[in-house]
Amino acid sequence: MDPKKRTKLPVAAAQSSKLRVKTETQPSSVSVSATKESKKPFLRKRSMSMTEFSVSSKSKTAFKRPAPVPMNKIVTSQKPKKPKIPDWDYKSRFQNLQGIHTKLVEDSKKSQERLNDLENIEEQYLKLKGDFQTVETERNAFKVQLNETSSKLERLENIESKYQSVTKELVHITDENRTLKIKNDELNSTLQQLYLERDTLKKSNEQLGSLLEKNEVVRRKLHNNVQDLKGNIRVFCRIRPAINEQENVKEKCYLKLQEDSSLEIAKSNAVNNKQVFTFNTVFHEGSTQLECFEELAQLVQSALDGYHVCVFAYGQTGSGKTYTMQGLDTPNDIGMIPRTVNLIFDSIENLKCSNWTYEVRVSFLEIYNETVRDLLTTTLQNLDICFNEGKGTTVNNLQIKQIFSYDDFEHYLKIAQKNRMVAATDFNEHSSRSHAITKIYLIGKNQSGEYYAGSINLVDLAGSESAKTSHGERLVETKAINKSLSNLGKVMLSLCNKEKHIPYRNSKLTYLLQSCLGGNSKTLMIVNISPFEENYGESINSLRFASMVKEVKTKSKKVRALAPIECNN
Ligand SMILES: Nc1ncnc2c1ncn2[C@@H]1O[C@H](COP(=O)(O)OP(=O)(O)OP(=O)(O)O)[C@@H](O)[C@H]1O
Repeated sequence: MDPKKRTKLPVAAAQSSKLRVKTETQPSSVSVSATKESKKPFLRKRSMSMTEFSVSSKSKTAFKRPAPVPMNKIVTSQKPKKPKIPDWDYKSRFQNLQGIHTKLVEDSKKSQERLNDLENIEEQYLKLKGDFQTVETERNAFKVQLNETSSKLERLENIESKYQSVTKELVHITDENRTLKIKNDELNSTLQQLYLERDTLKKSNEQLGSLLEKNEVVRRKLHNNVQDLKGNIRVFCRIRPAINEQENVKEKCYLKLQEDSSLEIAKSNAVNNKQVFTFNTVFHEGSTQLECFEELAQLVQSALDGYHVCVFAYGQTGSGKTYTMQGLDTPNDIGMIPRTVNLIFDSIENLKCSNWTYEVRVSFLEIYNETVRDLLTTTLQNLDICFNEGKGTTVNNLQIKQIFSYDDFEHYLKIAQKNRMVAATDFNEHSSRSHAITKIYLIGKNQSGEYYAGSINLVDLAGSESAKTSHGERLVETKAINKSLSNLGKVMLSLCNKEKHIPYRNSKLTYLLQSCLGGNSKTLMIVNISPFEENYGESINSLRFASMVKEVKTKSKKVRALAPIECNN
Protein backbone atom coordinates (compact mmCIF):
# COMPACT_ATOMS: atom_id res chain seq x y z
CA MET A 1 0.00 0.00 0.00
CA ASP A 2 1.24 3.44 -0.89
CA PRO A 3 1.81 5.35 2.26
CA LYS A 4 0.77 8.55 0.52
CA LYS A 5 -2.70 7.10 -0.15
CA ARG A 6 -3.07 5.84 3.39
CA THR A 7 -6.09 7.21 5.27
CA LYS A 8 -5.14 10.09 7.46
CA LEU A 9 -5.04 8.96 11.10
CA PRO A 10 -6.67 11.02 13.85
CA VAL A 11 -4.53 13.22 16.12
CA ALA A 12 -4.06 10.44 18.60
CA ALA A 13 -2.95 8.22 15.77
CA ALA A 14 -0.74 10.96 14.38
CA GLN A 15 1.01 11.15 17.66
CA SER A 16 1.51 7.46 17.19
CA SER A 17 4.81 8.34 15.69
CA LYS A 18 5.62 7.51 19.24
CA LEU A 19 4.11 4.06 18.48
CA ARG A 20 5.43 1.53 16.06
CA VAL A 21 3.34 -0.86 14.11
CA LYS A 22 4.99 -4.14 13.19
CA THR A 23 3.51 -5.57 10.09
CA GLU A 24 6.40 -6.92 8.08
CA THR A 25 6.97 -10.25 9.71
CA GLN A 26 3.58 -10.82 11.26
CA PRO A 27 1.05 -8.73 9.45
CA SER A 28 -1.81 -10.29 11.39
CA SER A 29 -0.46 -9.35 14.76
CA VAL A 30 0.20 -5.76 15.76
CA SER A 31 2.64 -4.99 18.53
CA VAL A 32 2.40 -1.57 20.12
CA SER A 33 4.96 -0.40 22.67
CA ALA A 34 5.67 2.95 24.19
CA THR A 35 8.48 4.95 22.65
CA LYS A 36 11.35 6.27 24.74
CA GLU A 37 9.64 9.70 25.17
CA SER A 38 6.24 8.24 25.99
CA LYS A 39 7.84 5.91 28.53
CA LYS A 40 9.62 8.72 30.38
CA PRO A 41 6.76 10.15 32.46
CA PHE A 42 5.63 6.66 33.18
CA LEU A 43 9.08 5.65 34.27
CA ARG A 44 9.39 8.81 36.27
CA LYS A 45 6.11 8.02 37.89
CA ARG A 46 7.35 4.55 38.71
CA SER A 47 10.60 5.83 40.18
CA MET A 48 8.63 8.02 42.55
CA SER A 49 8.56 6.45 45.99
CA MET A 50 5.26 5.43 47.33
CA THR A 51 6.02 7.27 50.55
CA GLU A 52 5.93 10.51 48.58
CA PHE A 53 2.38 9.76 47.73
CA SER A 54 1.43 8.82 51.21
CA VAL A 55 2.53 12.02 52.98
CA SER A 56 -0.91 13.00 54.04
CA SER A 57 -4.30 11.50 53.86
CA LYS A 58 -5.45 14.71 52.19
CA SER A 59 -3.05 14.32 49.28
CA LYS A 60 -3.98 10.65 49.11
CA THR A 61 -7.57 11.50 48.44
CA ALA A 62 -6.62 14.31 46.02
CA PHE A 63 -4.64 11.91 43.89
CA LYS A 64 -6.61 8.98 42.38
CA ARG A 65 -4.44 6.71 40.49
CA PRO A 66 -6.08 5.77 37.20
CA ALA A 67 -6.71 2.10 36.71
CA PRO A 68 -3.73 0.60 34.86
CA VAL A 69 -4.39 -0.23 31.30
CA PRO A 70 -3.60 -3.89 30.63
CA MET A 71 -0.82 -4.26 28.14
CA ASN A 72 -2.75 -6.82 26.17
CA LYS A 73 -5.02 -4.00 25.18
CA ILE A 74 -2.13 -2.08 23.65
CA VAL A 75 -0.04 -4.91 22.38
CA THR A 76 -2.11 -7.23 20.31
CA SER A 77 -1.50 -10.72 21.41
CA GLN A 78 -0.96 -13.40 18.86
CA LYS A 79 -4.18 -14.81 17.66
CA PRO A 80 -4.77 -18.05 15.76
CA LYS A 81 -3.51 -17.56 12.26
CA LYS A 82 -6.11 -16.69 9.71
CA PRO A 83 -6.02 -18.32 6.25
CA LYS A 84 -3.67 -16.40 3.99
CA ILE A 85 -5.38 -14.12 1.50
CA PRO A 86 -4.05 -14.61 -1.91
CA ASP A 87 -2.08 -11.78 -3.45
CA TRP A 88 -4.50 -11.15 -6.13
CA ASP A 89 -7.51 -10.84 -3.83
CA TYR A 90 -7.14 -7.14 -3.39
CA LYS A 91 -10.56 -6.76 -2.05
CA SER A 92 -10.07 -9.19 0.78
CA ARG A 93 -6.69 -7.75 1.43
CA PHE A 94 -8.17 -4.29 1.46
CA GLN A 95 -10.91 -5.36 3.82
CA ASN A 96 -8.38 -7.04 6.01
CA LEU A 97 -6.29 -3.91 6.09
CA GLN A 98 -9.36 -1.82 6.79
CA GLY A 99 -10.13 -4.06 9.79
CA ILE A 100 -6.60 -3.67 10.98
CA HIS A 101 -6.84 0.07 10.42
CA THR A 102 -10.08 0.31 12.45
CA LYS A 103 -8.51 -1.70 15.16
CA LEU A 104 -5.44 0.49 15.14
CA VAL A 105 -7.59 3.63 15.20
CA GLU A 106 -9.39 2.29 18.26
CA ASP A 107 -6.12 1.37 19.89
CA SER A 108 -4.72 4.74 19.04
CA LYS A 109 -7.75 6.40 20.67
CA LYS A 110 -7.23 4.34 23.78
CA SER A 111 -3.53 5.16 23.78
CA GLN A 112 -4.36 8.83 23.38
CA GLU A 113 -6.71 8.64 26.35
CA ARG A 114 -4.05 6.80 28.27
CA LEU A 115 -1.52 9.48 27.29
CA ASN A 116 -3.90 12.19 28.41
CA ASP A 117 -4.33 10.34 31.62
CA LEU A 118 -0.57 10.14 32.02
CA GLU A 119 -0.21 13.86 31.31
CA ASN A 120 -2.84 14.52 33.98
CA ILE A 121 -0.93 12.28 36.30
CA GLU A 122 2.24 14.31 35.71
CA GLU A 123 0.39 17.53 36.39
CA GLN A 124 -1.11 16.04 39.50
CA TYR A 125 2.32 14.76 40.44
CA LEU A 126 3.87 18.21 40.09
CA LYS A 127 1.01 19.72 42.03
CA LEU A 128 1.37 17.06 44.65
CA LYS A 129 5.11 17.64 44.74
CA GLY A 130 4.46 21.34 45.35
CA ASP A 131 1.91 20.44 47.98
CA PHE A 132 4.35 17.98 49.44
CA GLN A 133 7.11 20.60 49.65
CA THR A 134 4.69 23.03 51.26
CA VAL A 135 3.70 20.31 53.67
CA GLU A 136 7.37 19.48 54.23
CA THR A 137 8.17 23.15 54.97
CA GLU A 138 5.15 23.28 57.22
CA ARG A 139 6.27 20.03 58.83
CA ASN A 140 9.76 21.46 59.46
CA ALA A 141 8.22 24.63 60.85
CA PHE A 142 5.99 22.46 63.02
CA LYS A 143 9.05 20.43 64.02
CA VAL A 144 10.85 23.63 65.12
CA GLN A 145 7.71 24.76 66.89
CA LEU A 146 7.41 21.30 68.41
CA ASN A 147 11.00 21.49 69.69
CA GLU A 148 10.38 24.97 71.09
CA THR A 149 7.14 23.82 72.61
CA SER A 150 8.85 20.74 74.12
CA SER A 151 11.58 22.85 75.70
CA LYS A 152 8.92 25.30 76.86
CA LEU A 153 7.01 22.37 78.23
CA GLU A 154 10.12 21.11 79.97
CA ARG A 155 10.69 24.55 81.48
CA LEU A 156 7.07 24.71 82.46
CA GLU A 157 7.40 21.32 84.11
CA ASN A 158 10.44 22.60 86.02
CA ILE A 159 8.59 25.71 87.00
CA GLU A 160 5.65 23.66 88.05
CA SER A 161 7.77 21.38 90.24
CA LYS A 162 9.43 24.45 91.73
CA TYR A 163 6.06 26.04 92.20
CA GLN A 164 4.89 22.92 93.97
CA SER A 165 7.87 22.88 96.33
CA VAL A 166 7.51 26.64 96.93
CA THR A 167 3.83 26.10 97.61
CA LYS A 168 4.75 23.39 100.11
CA GLU A 169 7.26 25.72 101.76
CA LEU A 170 4.72 28.49 101.76
CA VAL A 171 2.29 26.29 103.55
CA HIS A 172 4.97 25.41 106.07
CA ILE A 173 5.96 29.07 106.49
CA THR A 174 2.37 30.10 106.82
CA ASP A 175 1.97 27.55 109.60
CA GLU A 176 5.11 28.78 111.32
CA ASN A 177 4.02 32.36 110.82
CA ARG A 178 0.74 31.58 112.49
CA THR A 179 2.53 29.96 115.44
CA LEU A 180 4.96 32.88 115.67
CA LYS A 181 2.11 35.35 115.51
CA ILE A 182 0.49 33.63 118.43
CA LYS A 183 3.78 33.65 120.34
CA ASN A 184 4.35 37.28 119.38
CA ASP A 185 0.95 38.22 120.67
CA GLU A 186 1.73 36.43 123.92
CA LEU A 187 5.11 38.15 124.17
CA ASN A 188 3.55 41.51 123.38
CA SER A 189 1.12 41.16 126.19
CA THR A 190 3.96 40.03 128.51
CA LEU A 191 5.98 43.03 127.30
CA GLN A 192 3.12 45.37 128.03
CA GLN A 193 2.91 43.94 131.52
CA LEU A 194 6.67 44.30 131.92
CA TYR A 195 6.47 47.92 130.68
CA LEU A 196 3.88 48.61 133.34
CA GLU A 197 6.02 46.88 135.95
CA ARG A 198 9.07 48.78 134.73
CA ASP A 199 7.27 52.10 135.00
CA THR A 200 6.17 51.25 138.52
CA LEU A 201 9.69 50.11 139.41
CA LYS A 202 11.14 53.25 137.80
CA LYS A 203 8.94 55.41 139.95
CA SER A 204 9.75 53.52 143.14
CA ASN A 205 13.42 53.46 142.10
CA GLU A 206 13.41 57.23 141.68
CA GLN A 207 11.77 57.60 145.08
CA LEU A 208 14.29 55.19 146.60
CA GLY A 209 17.15 57.00 144.78
CA SER A 210 16.22 60.36 146.25
CA LEU A 211 15.70 58.70 149.64
CA LEU A 212 19.09 57.03 149.29
CA GLU A 213 20.66 60.34 148.31
CA LYS A 214 19.21 61.95 151.43
CA ASN A 215 20.29 58.98 153.54
CA GLU A 216 23.74 59.15 151.99
CA VAL A 217 24.08 62.77 153.11
CA VAL A 218 23.01 61.77 156.63
CA ARG A 219 25.34 58.75 156.60
CA ARG A 220 28.26 60.89 155.50
CA LYS A 221 27.59 63.38 158.24
CA LEU A 222 27.36 60.64 160.87
CA HIS A 223 30.42 58.85 159.54
CA ASN A 224 32.52 61.95 159.66
CA ASN A 225 31.20 62.90 163.09
CA VAL A 226 32.44 59.50 164.29
CA GLN A 227 35.77 60.12 162.55
CA ASP A 228 36.01 63.56 164.17
CA LEU A 229 35.35 62.00 167.58
CA LYS A 230 38.15 59.54 166.90
CA GLY A 231 40.45 62.50 166.30
CA ASN A 232 41.76 63.97 163.10
CA ILE A 233 45.24 62.70 163.77
CA ARG A 234 45.32 59.05 164.66
CA VAL A 235 48.44 57.09 165.42
CA PHE A 236 48.92 53.37 165.11
CA CYS A 237 51.94 51.39 166.11
CA ARG A 238 52.97 48.25 164.27
CA ILE A 239 55.63 45.83 165.39
CA ARG A 240 57.09 43.76 162.63
CA PRO A 241 57.99 40.08 163.06
CA ALA A 242 61.34 38.39 162.50
CA ILE A 243 61.23 37.24 158.93
CA ASN A 244 64.04 34.71 158.56
CA GLU A 245 66.34 32.29 160.39
CA GLN A 246 68.93 34.99 160.90
CA GLU A 247 66.40 37.28 162.56
CA ASN A 248 64.83 34.45 164.58
CA VAL A 249 68.02 34.07 166.62
CA LYS A 250 68.38 37.82 167.17
CA GLU A 251 67.82 39.12 170.67
CA LYS A 252 64.50 40.94 171.05
CA CYS A 253 63.64 43.73 173.42
CA TYR A 254 60.81 43.48 175.95
CA LEU A 255 57.54 44.35 174.18
CA LYS A 256 54.09 43.94 175.78
CA LEU A 257 50.72 45.03 174.48
CA GLN A 258 47.90 46.13 176.78
CA GLU A 259 44.32 46.26 175.50
CA ASP A 260 45.43 46.73 171.90
CA SER A 261 46.35 50.36 172.47
CA SER A 262 49.24 50.49 174.96
CA LEU A 263 52.71 49.21 174.43
CA GLU A 264 55.24 48.50 177.15
CA ILE A 265 58.80 48.53 175.89
CA ALA A 266 62.08 47.92 177.66
CA LYS A 267 65.56 46.57 177.03
CA SER A 268 65.52 42.83 177.56
CA ASN A 269 67.94 43.16 180.43
CA ALA A 270 66.08 46.08 182.08
CA VAL A 271 62.41 45.11 182.06
CA ASN A 272 61.74 47.17 185.18
CA ASN A 273 62.84 50.24 183.29
CA LYS A 274 59.99 49.91 180.80
CA GLN A 275 58.31 52.79 179.05
CA VAL A 276 54.61 52.84 178.15
CA PHE A 277 53.26 54.37 174.95
CA THR A 278 49.57 54.69 174.18
CA PHE A 279 48.22 54.98 170.65
CA ASN A 280 44.88 54.54 168.93
CA THR A 281 45.81 50.95 168.16
CA VAL A 282 48.94 48.82 168.53
CA PHE A 283 49.36 45.99 166.05
CA HIS A 284 51.43 43.08 167.33
CA GLU A 285 53.89 41.04 165.30
CA GLY A 286 51.23 38.64 164.05
CA SER A 287 48.75 41.31 162.87
CA THR A 288 47.64 41.02 159.30
CA GLN A 289 47.59 43.63 156.56
CA LEU A 290 43.78 43.40 156.56
CA GLU A 291 43.58 44.25 160.27
CA CYS A 292 45.80 47.29 159.70
CA PHE A 293 43.66 48.38 156.78
CA GLU A 294 40.36 48.33 158.71
CA GLU A 295 40.96 51.76 160.27
CA LEU A 296 42.27 53.22 157.02
CA ALA A 297 39.18 51.93 155.19
CA GLN A 298 37.00 54.31 157.23
CA LEU A 299 39.19 57.22 156.17
CA VAL A 300 38.83 56.19 152.51
CA GLN A 301 35.09 56.78 152.94
CA SER A 302 35.89 60.25 154.36
CA ALA A 303 38.04 61.00 151.29
CA LEU A 304 35.11 60.04 149.04
CA ASP A 305 33.00 62.45 151.13
CA GLY A 306 35.31 65.31 150.21
CA TYR A 307 37.91 65.20 153.00
CA HIS A 308 41.68 65.22 152.64
CA VAL A 309 43.27 62.14 154.15
CA CYS A 310 46.94 61.57 154.79
CA VAL A 311 48.56 58.28 155.79
CA PHE A 312 52.22 58.18 156.91
CA ALA A 313 54.39 55.18 157.51
CA TYR A 314 57.09 56.32 159.87
CA GLY A 315 59.92 54.30 161.35
CA GLN A 316 63.53 53.35 161.18
CA THR A 317 65.03 51.59 158.20
CA GLY A 318 63.84 48.03 157.89
CA SER A 319 61.00 48.44 160.38
CA GLY A 320 58.30 47.51 157.86
CA LYS A 321 57.09 50.81 156.35
CA THR A 322 57.18 49.70 152.71
CA TYR A 323 55.66 46.35 153.65
CA THR A 324 52.81 48.18 155.39
CA MET A 325 52.21 50.69 152.58
CA GLN A 326 52.85 48.64 149.43
CA GLY A 327 53.06 45.09 150.74
CA LEU A 328 53.81 42.10 148.58
CA ASP A 329 51.92 40.53 145.67
CA THR A 330 50.53 37.56 147.66
CA PRO A 331 46.86 38.23 148.64
CA ASN A 332 47.47 38.30 152.42
CA ASP A 333 50.48 40.61 152.04
CA ILE A 334 48.85 43.28 149.83
CA GLY A 335 49.60 46.66 151.41
CA MET A 336 47.59 49.79 152.32
CA ILE A 337 48.04 51.56 148.95
CA PRO A 338 46.61 48.80 146.68
CA ARG A 339 43.87 48.05 149.23
CA THR A 340 42.93 51.75 149.30
CA VAL A 341 42.63 51.95 145.50
CA ASN A 342 40.59 48.75 145.35
CA LEU A 343 38.25 50.02 148.05
CA ILE A 344 37.87 53.36 146.22
CA PHE A 345 36.72 51.65 143.01
CA ASP A 346 34.38 49.30 144.92
CA SER A 347 32.85 52.23 146.82
CA ILE A 348 32.45 54.30 143.65
CA GLU A 349 30.51 51.40 142.10
CA ASN A 350 28.25 51.19 145.17
CA LEU A 351 27.73 54.96 145.30
CA LYS A 352 26.35 54.95 141.75
CA CYS A 353 22.94 53.89 143.09
CA SER A 354 23.01 56.95 145.38
CA ASN A 355 23.53 59.05 142.21
CA TRP A 356 27.18 59.86 142.97
CA THR A 357 29.78 59.61 140.21
CA TYR A 358 33.53 60.01 140.65
CA GLU A 359 36.65 60.89 138.74
CA VAL A 360 39.81 59.28 140.09
CA ARG A 361 43.27 60.64 139.38
CA VAL A 362 46.67 59.72 140.63
CA SER A 363 50.19 61.14 140.91
CA PHE A 364 53.46 59.70 142.22
CA LEU A 365 56.39 61.76 143.51
CA GLU A 366 59.43 61.33 145.68
CA ILE A 367 61.50 63.69 147.75
CA TYR A 368 65.10 62.61 147.46
CA ASN A 369 67.91 64.70 148.95
CA GLU A 370 65.45 67.62 149.20
CA THR A 371 64.53 67.53 145.50
CA VAL A 372 61.00 66.82 144.33
CA ARG A 373 60.80 64.37 141.45
CA ASP A 374 57.88 63.08 139.41
CA LEU A 375 58.06 59.27 139.54
CA LEU A 376 56.13 58.87 136.29
CA THR A 377 59.06 60.21 134.30
CA THR A 378 62.66 59.10 134.10
CA THR A 379 64.09 62.57 133.56
CA LEU A 380 65.68 64.09 136.61
CA GLN A 381 63.92 67.23 137.77
CA ASN A 382 63.44 69.35 140.84
CA LEU A 383 59.81 70.36 140.78
CA ASP A 384 58.60 73.46 142.60
CA ILE A 385 56.07 73.30 145.41
CA CYS A 386 53.52 76.14 145.55
CA PHE A 387 50.97 77.01 148.16
CA ASN A 388 47.59 78.43 147.06
CA GLU A 389 45.00 79.47 149.62
CA GLY A 390 42.17 77.70 147.86
CA LYS A 391 43.96 74.62 146.58
CA GLY A 392 46.57 74.04 149.31
CA THR A 393 50.01 72.84 148.26
CA THR A 394 50.53 71.77 144.68
CA VAL A 395 53.56 70.66 142.70
CA ASN A 396 54.22 72.43 139.42
CA ASN A 397 54.41 70.19 136.34
CA LEU A 398 53.62 67.02 138.28
CA GLN A 399 51.84 64.48 136.08
CA ILE A 400 48.35 63.67 137.31
CA LYS A 401 46.79 60.68 135.53
CA GLN A 402 43.13 59.80 135.36
CA ILE A 403 42.44 56.14 136.19
CA PHE A 404 39.31 54.08 135.63
CA SER A 405 40.24 50.83 137.33
CA TYR A 406 42.73 49.19 139.66
CA ASP A 407 44.62 47.92 136.60
CA ASP A 408 45.16 51.51 135.43
CA PHE A 409 46.53 52.35 138.86
CA GLU A 410 48.82 49.31 138.89
CA HIS A 411 50.19 50.32 135.50
CA TYR A 412 51.33 53.71 136.82
CA LEU A 413 52.40 52.25 140.19
CA LYS A 414 54.84 49.91 138.43
CA ILE A 415 56.37 52.81 136.49
CA ALA A 416 56.72 54.78 139.73
CA GLN A 417 58.28 51.85 141.60
CA LYS A 418 60.81 51.37 138.83
CA ASN A 419 61.79 55.00 138.91
CA ARG A 420 62.03 55.20 142.67
CA MET A 421 65.54 55.45 143.87
CA VAL A 422 66.50 52.41 145.80
CA ALA A 423 69.90 52.01 147.30
CA ALA A 424 71.36 49.33 149.50
CA THR A 425 72.00 50.19 153.14
CA ASP A 426 73.51 48.16 155.92
CA PHE A 427 70.08 47.53 157.45
CA ASN A 428 67.86 46.74 154.56
CA GLU A 429 68.99 45.42 151.21
CA HIS A 430 66.31 47.37 149.31
CA SER A 431 65.94 50.25 151.67
CA SER A 432 64.18 53.22 150.17
CA ARG A 433 66.22 56.35 150.45
CA SER A 434 63.49 58.79 149.56
CA HIS A 435 60.05 59.78 150.78
CA ALA A 436 57.51 58.42 148.30
CA ILE A 437 54.10 60.09 148.09
CA THR A 438 51.24 58.46 146.20
CA LYS A 439 48.35 60.89 145.91
CA ILE A 440 44.84 59.90 144.89
CA TYR A 441 42.46 62.67 143.88
CA LEU A 442 38.73 61.99 144.17
CA ILE A 443 36.26 64.32 142.50
CA GLY A 444 32.68 63.36 143.16
CA LYS A 445 29.38 64.86 142.03
CA ASN A 446 25.77 63.95 142.49
CA GLN A 447 22.59 64.68 140.52
CA SER A 448 21.77 67.63 142.76
CA GLY A 449 24.92 69.31 141.42
CA GLU A 450 27.00 68.86 144.57
CA TYR A 451 30.77 68.60 143.95
CA TYR A 452 33.33 67.22 146.39
CA ALA A 453 37.09 67.03 145.92
CA GLY A 454 38.74 64.74 148.41
CA SER A 455 42.21 63.27 148.31
CA ILE A 456 44.37 60.63 149.94
CA ASN A 457 48.12 61.09 150.39
CA LEU A 458 49.85 57.78 151.04
CA VAL A 459 53.36 58.51 152.30
CA ASP A 460 56.11 55.93 152.58
CA LEU A 461 58.77 57.90 154.48
CA ALA A 462 62.43 57.14 154.06
CA GLY A 463 63.92 55.18 156.96
CA SER A 464 65.49 57.06 159.78
CA GLU A 465 68.97 55.84 160.60
CA SER A 466 71.91 57.15 162.46
CA ALA A 467 74.35 59.20 160.39
CA LYS A 468 77.16 57.34 162.15
CA THR A 469 76.44 54.19 160.18
CA SER A 470 76.43 55.89 156.73
CA HIS A 471 79.32 56.86 154.48
CA GLY A 472 79.87 58.81 151.23
CA GLU A 473 76.75 59.20 149.09
CA ARG A 474 74.68 57.27 151.64
CA LEU A 475 75.73 59.81 154.31
CA VAL A 476 74.39 62.71 152.18
CA GLU A 477 71.10 60.81 151.73
CA THR A 478 70.89 60.04 155.47
CA LYS A 479 71.49 63.66 156.39
CA ALA A 480 68.74 64.82 154.00
CA ILE A 481 66.36 62.19 155.33
CA ASN A 482 67.08 63.02 158.93
CA LYS A 483 66.73 66.73 158.25
CA SER A 484 63.27 66.32 156.77
CA LEU A 485 62.20 63.88 159.50
CA SER A 486 63.45 66.14 162.26
CA ASN A 487 61.61 69.04 160.59
CA LEU A 488 58.53 66.87 160.56
CA GLY A 489 59.03 66.42 164.29
CA LYS A 490 59.46 70.18 164.77
CA VAL A 491 56.27 70.91 162.84
CA MET A 492 54.38 68.38 164.92
CA LEU A 493 55.77 69.84 168.14
CA SER A 494 54.79 73.37 167.06
CA LEU A 495 51.31 72.13 166.21
CA CYS A 496 51.15 70.28 169.52
CA ASN A 497 52.13 73.44 171.40
CA LYS A 498 49.66 75.43 169.25
CA GLU A 499 52.44 77.83 168.26
CA LYS A 500 51.67 80.72 165.96
CA HIS A 501 54.42 79.96 163.51
CA ILE A 502 54.64 76.44 162.21
CA PRO A 503 57.94 75.81 160.35
CA TYR A 504 56.41 74.02 157.37
CA ARG A 505 58.86 75.52 154.89
CA ASN A 506 61.96 74.18 156.61
CA SER A 507 61.81 71.02 154.48
CA LYS A 508 60.20 69.94 151.24
CA LEU A 509 58.33 67.15 153.05
CA THR A 510 56.61 69.41 155.60
CA TYR A 511 55.97 72.10 153.00
CA LEU A 512 54.31 69.61 150.68
CA LEU A 513 52.22 68.01 153.45
CA GLN A 514 51.35 71.34 155.09
CA SER A 515 47.58 70.98 154.69
CA CYS A 516 47.69 67.34 155.86
CA LEU A 517 49.68 68.04 158.99
CA GLY A 518 48.18 71.14 160.41
CA GLY A 519 45.04 71.94 158.62
CA ASN A 520 42.27 70.50 156.75
CA SER A 521 43.06 66.82 156.86
CA LYS A 522 42.39 63.53 158.57
CA THR A 523 45.78 62.05 159.30
CA LEU A 524 46.78 58.52 160.11
CA MET A 525 50.34 57.79 161.19
CA ILE A 526 51.56 54.23 161.35
CA VAL A 527 54.74 54.04 163.32
CA ASN A 528 56.64 50.90 162.50
CA ILE A 529 59.14 49.40 164.90
CA SER A 530 61.48 46.43 164.77
CA PRO A 531 61.31 44.01 167.72
CA PHE A 532 65.06 43.57 168.05
CA GLU A 533 67.20 44.64 170.99
CA GLU A 534 69.70 46.25 168.60
CA ASN A 535 66.97 48.63 167.32
CA TYR A 536 65.72 49.59 170.79
CA GLY A 537 67.08 53.16 170.65
CA GLU A 538 65.55 53.89 167.22
CA SER A 539 62.28 52.26 168.31
CA ILE A 540 62.08 54.54 171.39
CA ASN A 541 62.75 57.58 169.13
CA SER A 542 60.01 56.56 166.73
CA LEU A 543 57.54 55.88 169.57
CA ARG A 544 58.27 59.28 171.14
CA PHE A 545 57.77 61.01 167.81
CA ALA A 546 54.47 59.17 167.30
CA SER A 547 53.28 60.09 170.81
CA MET A 548 53.92 63.72 170.05
CA VAL A 549 51.98 63.49 166.76
CA LYS A 550 49.10 61.89 168.66
CA GLU A 551 48.76 64.99 170.81
CA VAL A 552 48.25 67.33 167.83
CA LYS A 553 44.65 68.46 167.44
CA THR A 554 43.43 69.75 164.11
CA LYS A 555 40.06 70.59 162.64
CA SER A 556 39.29 69.15 159.24
CA LYS A 557 36.47 70.17 156.91
CA LYS A 558 35.29 68.77 153.66
CA VAL A 559 36.09 70.59 150.48
CA ARG A 560 33.63 71.58 147.81
CA ALA A 561 35.44 71.46 144.50
CA LEU A 562 35.49 74.83 142.82
CA ALA A 563 37.14 73.65 139.66
CA PRO A 564 38.17 70.15 138.62
CA ILE A 565 41.82 69.36 139.30
CA GLU A 566 43.87 69.63 136.15
CA CYS A 567 44.81 66.30 134.73
CA ASN A 568 47.67 66.04 132.26
CA ASN A 569 47.25 62.60 130.75
N1 LIG B 1 54.51 42.77 159.25
C1 LIG B 1 55.40 42.12 158.49
N2 LIG B 1 55.20 40.84 158.17
C2 LIG B 1 56.09 40.18 157.40
N3 LIG B 1 57.21 40.74 156.86
C3 LIG B 1 57.45 42.01 157.14
C4 LIG B 1 56.56 42.78 157.97
N4 LIG B 1 57.09 44.03 158.08
C5 LIG B 1 58.20 44.02 157.33
N5 LIG B 1 58.45 42.84 156.79
C6 LIG B 1 59.60 42.47 155.98
O1 LIG B 1 60.73 43.05 156.56
C7 LIG B 1 61.63 43.56 155.61
C8 LIG B 1 61.85 45.05 155.81
O2 LIG B 1 60.66 45.72 155.70
P1 LIG B 1 60.47 47.04 154.81
O3 LIG B 1 61.31 46.98 153.58
O4 LIG B 1 59.03 47.23 154.66
O5 LIG B 1 61.11 48.09 155.74
P2 LIG B 1 61.14 49.66 155.55
O6 LIG B 1 60.79 50.25 156.81
O7 LIG B 1 60.34 50.03 154.39
O8 LIG B 1 62.66 49.94 155.21
P3 LIG B 1 63.27 51.26 154.51
O9 LIG B 1 62.97 52.40 155.35
O10 LIG B 1 64.71 50.99 154.44
O11 LIG B 1 62.59 51.31 153.20
C9 LIG B 1 61.02 43.28 154.29
O12 LIG B 1 61.56 42.07 153.79
C10 LIG B 1 59.55 43.09 154.60
O13 LIG B 1 58.94 42.21 153.69
